[in-house]
Amino acid sequence: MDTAIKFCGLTRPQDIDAAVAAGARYVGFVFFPKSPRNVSLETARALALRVPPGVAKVALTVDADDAALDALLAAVPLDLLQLHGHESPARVAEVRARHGLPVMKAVGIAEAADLAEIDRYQPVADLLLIDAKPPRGADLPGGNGLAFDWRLLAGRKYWTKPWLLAGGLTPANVAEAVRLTGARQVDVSSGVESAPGIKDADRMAAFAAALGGA
Ligand SMILES: O=C(O)c1ccccc1NCC(=O)[C@H](O)[C@H](O)COP(=O)(O)O
Repeated sequence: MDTAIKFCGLTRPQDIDAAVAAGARYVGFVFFPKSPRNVSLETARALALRVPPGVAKVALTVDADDAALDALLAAVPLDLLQLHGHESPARVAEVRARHGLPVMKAVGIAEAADLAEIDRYQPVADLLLIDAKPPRGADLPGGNGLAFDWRLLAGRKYWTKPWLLAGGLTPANVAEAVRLTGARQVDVSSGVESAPGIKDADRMAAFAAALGGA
């Protein structure tokens, strides 16, 4: 079975084209002002309209309130909301019910004890993004190019919700990450960039090729 790819933090039309050419299943737009990948609603709308059917358009937000989500959904055609902050399970359920889109909750992993977070969110999220926990004091809650110990996920086949592996993935390591974790879906941002916020089409193609894709 093919490994599905989410390219996150796309900022330019050519990034969409490169993601689609590489066989992306998802493309992600970051709405977090401190991020080098942050996009305005206007830019995100233009990018989203360029995405062909069959590729899911994901909005990544961090502890966004309902007013911000209302504005986002009014402006940008989207398929999925990714919650990448400290949203509680109750807030995930609320966002899902109020805004009518499937929700992916990011969970940060640094050690075995963190895996319990996955169990907390499974009942309420449609998908889970299992990412590296950001270092203490980091400016960004994700997109830091850091991997966690993938062996923590080895043999864990009991999760009931679809999940994506994220954190420090690159063309050079993604095949090994998939082998160790059994991930069927992966998410990458900085590992396919030439500079923060600037995606590199060759690296995106190499990432897909490393998984046996386009
Ligand atoms: O990418 C960002 O700038 C970002 C900002 C704020 C919250 C989350 C962010 N990224 C989350 C993602 O979905 C990344 O793709 C994921 O953390 C993996 O990033 P990387 O290790 O750079 O591949």
